[in-house]
Amino acid sequence: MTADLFDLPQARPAPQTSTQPVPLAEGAVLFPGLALPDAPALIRAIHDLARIVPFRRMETPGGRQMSVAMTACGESGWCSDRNGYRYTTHSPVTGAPWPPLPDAFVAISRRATAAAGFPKPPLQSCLINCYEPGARLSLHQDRDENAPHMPIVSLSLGVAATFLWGGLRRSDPVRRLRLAHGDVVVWGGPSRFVFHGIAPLSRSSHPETGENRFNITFRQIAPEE
Ligand SMILES: O=C(O)CCC(=O)C(=O)O
Ligand SMILES: [Fe+2]
Repeated sequence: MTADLFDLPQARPAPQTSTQPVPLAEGAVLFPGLALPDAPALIRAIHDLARIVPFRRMETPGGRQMSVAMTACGESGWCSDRNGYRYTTHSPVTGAPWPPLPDAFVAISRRATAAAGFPKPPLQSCLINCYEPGARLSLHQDRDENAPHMPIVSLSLGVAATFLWGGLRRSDPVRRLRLAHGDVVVWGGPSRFVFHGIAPLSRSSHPETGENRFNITFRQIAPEE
Protein backbone atom coordinates (compact mmCIF):
# COMPACT_ATOMS: atom_id res chain seq x y z
CA MET A 1 0.00 0.00 0.00
CA THR A 2 1.54 3.33 -0.93
CA ALA A 3 1.76 6.11 1.62
CA ASP A 4 -0.10 8.65 -0.51
CA LEU A 5 -3.27 6.57 -0.35
CA PHE A 6 -3.41 7.44 3.32
CA ASP A 7 -1.88 10.87 3.52
CA LEU A 8 -4.64 12.86 1.88
CA PRO A 9 -7.97 12.54 3.68
CA GLN A 10 -9.73 13.94 0.61
CA ALA A 11 -8.04 11.52 -1.80
CA ARG A 12 -10.82 8.95 -1.56
CA PRO A 13 -14.29 10.20 -2.49
CA ALA A 14 -17.14 9.07 -0.24
CA PRO A 15 -18.40 5.83 -1.77
CA GLN A 16 -22.07 5.49 -2.62
CA THR A 17 -21.68 1.73 -2.41
CA SER A 18 -19.14 -0.48 -0.72
CA THR A 19 -15.73 -0.82 -2.36
CA GLN A 20 -12.75 -3.11 -1.89
CA PRO A 21 -11.41 -3.62 1.65
CA VAL A 22 -8.27 -1.66 2.51
CA PRO A 23 -5.76 -3.59 4.68
CA LEU A 24 -4.23 -1.30 7.32
CA ALA A 25 -1.89 -3.74 9.07
CA GLU A 26 -1.93 -7.42 9.99
CA GLY A 27 -5.32 -8.01 11.65
CA ALA A 28 -6.71 -4.59 10.71
CA VAL A 29 -8.88 -3.72 7.73
CA LEU A 30 -11.07 -0.84 6.56
CA PHE A 31 -14.29 -1.78 4.76
CA PRO A 32 -15.44 1.30 2.85
CA GLY A 33 -19.23 1.56 2.90
CA LEU A 34 -19.85 -1.85 4.46
CA ALA A 35 -22.55 -0.45 6.77
CA LEU A 36 -24.18 1.83 4.16
CA PRO A 37 -27.29 -0.34 3.70
CA ASP A 38 -27.77 -0.46 7.49
CA ALA A 39 -27.07 3.23 8.14
CA PRO A 40 -30.67 4.51 8.43
CA ALA A 41 -31.60 1.72 10.88
CA LEU A 42 -28.38 2.26 12.86
CA ILE A 43 -29.00 5.98 13.15
CA ARG A 44 -32.61 5.43 14.24
CA ALA A 45 -31.35 2.98 16.87
CA ILE A 46 -28.79 5.52 18.13
CA HIS A 47 -31.54 8.12 18.61
CA ASP A 48 -33.71 5.54 20.42
CA LEU A 49 -30.81 4.60 22.71
CA ALA A 50 -29.99 8.24 23.43
CA ARG A 51 -33.56 8.77 24.63
CA ILE A 52 -32.96 6.04 27.25
CA VAL A 53 -29.40 7.02 28.24
CA PRO A 54 -28.56 10.49 26.90
CA PHE A 55 -25.18 11.32 25.36
CA ARG A 56 -22.91 13.08 27.82
CA ARG A 57 -19.39 14.43 27.83
CA MET A 58 -17.59 12.54 30.58
CA GLU A 59 -14.70 13.70 32.71
CA THR A 60 -11.25 12.16 32.27
CA PRO A 61 -9.31 10.87 35.29
CA GLY A 62 -7.20 14.03 34.91
CA GLY A 63 -10.30 16.20 35.42
CA ARG A 64 -10.81 17.42 31.82
CA GLN A 65 -14.13 17.17 30.02
CA MET A 66 -14.02 15.02 26.88
CA SER A 67 -15.06 16.78 23.67
CA VAL A 68 -16.83 13.63 22.43
CA ALA A 69 -20.22 12.84 23.96
CA MET A 70 -20.87 9.15 24.70
CA THR A 71 -23.54 6.65 25.54
CA ALA A 72 -23.48 2.86 25.54
CA CYS A 73 -25.47 -0.34 25.26
CA GLY A 74 -24.94 -4.04 25.81
CA GLU A 75 -24.11 -6.01 28.94
CA SER A 76 -21.60 -3.36 30.00
CA GLY A 77 -20.83 0.23 29.14
CA TRP A 78 -17.58 2.16 29.23
CA CYS A 79 -17.36 5.07 31.67
CA SER A 80 -14.80 7.65 32.61
CA ASP A 81 -14.62 9.91 35.65
CA ARG A 82 -12.14 11.22 38.22
CA ASN A 83 -11.63 7.64 39.47
CA GLY A 84 -10.53 6.27 36.10
CA TYR A 85 -11.85 4.34 33.12
CA ARG A 86 -13.98 1.24 33.60
CA TYR A 87 -16.88 -0.84 32.37
CA THR A 88 -20.09 -0.87 34.41
CA THR A 89 -23.20 -3.03 34.15
CA HIS A 90 -25.47 -0.07 34.96
CA SER A 91 -25.53 3.44 33.60
CA PRO A 92 -24.22 5.89 36.21
CA VAL A 93 -26.79 8.39 34.86
CA THR A 94 -29.98 6.31 35.05
CA GLY A 95 -28.90 3.70 37.61
CA ALA A 96 -30.50 1.08 35.33
CA PRO A 97 -28.77 -1.64 33.28
CA TRP A 98 -27.52 -0.39 29.91
CA PRO A 99 -30.08 -0.98 27.14
CA PRO A 100 -29.59 -4.17 25.11
CA LEU A 101 -27.84 -4.09 21.72
CA PRO A 102 -30.36 -3.25 18.99
CA ASP A 103 -30.75 -5.99 16.35
CA ALA A 104 -29.21 -3.77 13.65
CA PHE A 105 -26.08 -3.41 15.82
CA VAL A 106 -25.71 -7.17 16.32
CA ALA A 107 -26.11 -7.81 12.59
CA ILE A 108 -23.42 -5.38 11.45
CA SER A 109 -20.96 -6.50 14.15
CA ARG A 110 -21.39 -10.10 12.95
CA ARG A 111 -21.04 -9.16 9.29
CA ALA A 112 -17.94 -7.00 9.77
CA THR A 113 -16.19 -9.51 12.01
CA ALA A 114 -16.79 -12.32 9.53
CA ALA A 115 -15.61 -10.14 6.63
CA ALA A 116 -12.38 -9.47 8.53
CA GLY A 117 -11.87 -13.21 9.13
CA PHE A 118 -12.28 -13.29 12.93
CA PRO A 119 -14.21 -16.28 14.30
CA LYS A 120 -16.51 -14.49 16.77
CA PRO A 121 -18.04 -11.01 16.86
CA PRO A 122 -17.51 -8.79 19.91
CA LEU A 123 -21.01 -8.23 21.32
CA GLN A 124 -20.64 -7.65 25.06
CA SER A 125 -20.34 -3.91 24.96
CA CYS A 126 -20.97 -1.12 22.55
CA LEU A 127 -19.77 2.45 22.99
CA ILE A 128 -21.47 5.14 20.93
CA ASN A 129 -19.58 8.36 20.33
CA CYS A 130 -21.13 11.60 19.12
CA TYR A 131 -18.74 14.15 17.60
CA GLU A 132 -19.77 17.76 17.03
CA PRO A 133 -17.54 20.08 14.97
CA GLY A 134 -14.17 20.38 16.72
CA ALA A 135 -14.61 17.23 18.84
CA ARG A 136 -11.68 14.83 18.82
CA LEU A 137 -10.34 11.70 20.42
CA SER A 138 -6.64 11.81 21.07
CA LEU A 139 -4.33 8.92 20.28
CA HIS A 140 -5.06 5.97 22.59
CA GLN A 141 -5.19 2.19 22.82
CA ASP A 142 -8.42 0.36 23.68
CA ARG A 143 -7.15 -1.59 26.66
CA ASP A 144 -9.84 -1.47 29.34
CA GLU A 145 -11.16 -4.79 28.02
CA ASN A 146 -10.02 -8.15 29.28
CA ALA A 147 -10.36 -10.08 26.00
CA PRO A 148 -7.22 -9.36 23.95
CA HIS A 149 -8.06 -12.14 21.47
CA MET A 150 -11.25 -10.36 20.38
CA PRO A 151 -11.19 -7.58 17.77
CA ILE A 152 -12.69 -4.10 17.94
CA VAL A 153 -15.36 -3.34 15.32
CA SER A 154 -15.86 0.36 14.63
CA LEU A 155 -18.52 2.01 12.42
CA SER A 156 -18.65 5.58 11.16
CA LEU A 157 -21.90 7.40 10.43
CA GLY A 158 -22.54 10.94 9.24
CA VAL A 159 -19.89 13.62 8.75
CA ALA A 160 -16.56 12.15 7.59
CA ALA A 161 -13.63 12.23 9.99
CA THR A 162 -9.88 11.79 9.87
CA PHE A 163 -8.88 8.57 11.60
CA LEU A 164 -5.41 8.53 13.13
CA TRP A 165 -3.90 5.08 12.78
CA GLY A 166 -0.55 4.61 14.45
CA GLY A 167 1.39 1.59 15.65
CA LEU A 168 1.89 -0.39 18.83
CA ARG A 169 4.00 2.39 20.35
CA ARG A 170 2.68 5.89 20.93
CA SER A 171 5.73 7.25 19.13
CA ASP A 172 5.10 5.22 15.95
CA PRO A 173 4.23 7.12 12.75
CA VAL A 174 0.55 7.94 12.38
CA ARG A 175 -1.39 7.60 9.11
CA ARG A 176 -4.43 9.77 8.42
CA LEU A 177 -7.38 7.97 6.85
CA ARG A 178 -10.73 9.37 5.87
CA LEU A 179 -13.64 7.56 7.53
CA ALA A 180 -16.90 8.30 5.73
CA HIS A 181 -20.55 7.43 6.33
CA GLY A 182 -20.97 3.65 6.39
CA ASP A 183 -17.26 2.82 6.70
CA VAL A 184 -16.26 0.03 9.08
CA VAL A 185 -12.83 -0.65 10.57
CA VAL A 186 -11.98 -3.92 12.33
CA TRP A 187 -8.75 -4.32 14.27
CA GLY A 188 -7.62 -7.36 16.22
CA GLY A 189 -4.90 -9.98 16.40
CA PRO A 190 -1.47 -8.29 16.17
CA SER A 191 -3.21 -4.92 15.64
CA ARG A 192 -5.54 -5.11 18.66
CA PHE A 193 -3.49 -2.60 20.66
CA VAL A 194 -2.60 -0.18 17.88
CA PHE A 195 -2.78 3.49 18.92
CA HIS A 196 -5.62 5.30 17.16
CA GLY A 197 -7.71 8.45 17.43
CA ILE A 198 -9.84 11.01 15.61
CA ALA A 199 -8.59 14.46 14.49
CA PRO A 200 -10.82 17.45 15.36
CA LEU A 201 -14.02 17.08 13.33
CA SER A 202 -14.37 19.65 10.54
CA ARG A 203 -17.59 21.66 10.36
CA SER A 204 -19.61 20.02 7.64
CA SER A 205 -23.01 18.51 7.27
CA HIS A 206 -24.48 15.16 6.35
CA PRO A 207 -28.10 14.58 5.26
CA GLU A 208 -28.63 11.85 7.88
CA THR A 209 -26.83 13.34 10.91
CA GLY A 210 -26.56 17.12 10.43
CA GLU A 211 -23.19 18.41 11.68
CA ASN A 212 -22.52 15.31 13.76
CA ARG A 213 -20.50 12.19 13.29
CA PHE A 214 -21.50 9.05 15.16
CA ASN A 215 -19.14 6.20 15.84
CA ILE A 216 -20.14 2.82 17.21
CA THR A 217 -17.50 0.45 18.58
CA PHE A 218 -18.19 -3.14 19.57
CA ARG A 219 -16.00 -4.75 22.18
CA GLN A 220 -15.71 -7.98 24.10
CA ILE A 221 -14.70 -7.16 27.64
CA ALA A 222 -14.40 -10.51 29.46
CA PRO A 223 -12.37 -13.56 28.36
CA GLU A 224 -15.41 -15.78 27.72
CA GLU A 225 -19.04 -15.06 27.09
O1 LIG B 1 -14.58 7.51 16.60
C1 LIG B 1 -13.82 6.64 16.17
O2 LIG B 1 -13.77 6.32 14.98
C2 LIG B 1 -12.87 5.93 17.12
C3 LIG B 1 -13.47 5.70 18.48
C4 LIG B 1 -12.53 5.06 19.44
O3 LIG B 1 -11.38 4.90 19.19
C5 LIG B 1 -13.03 4.64 20.75
O4 LIG B 1 -14.22 4.84 21.05
O5 LIG B 1 -12.24 4.05 21.53
FE1 LIG C 1 -10.47 3.56 20.66
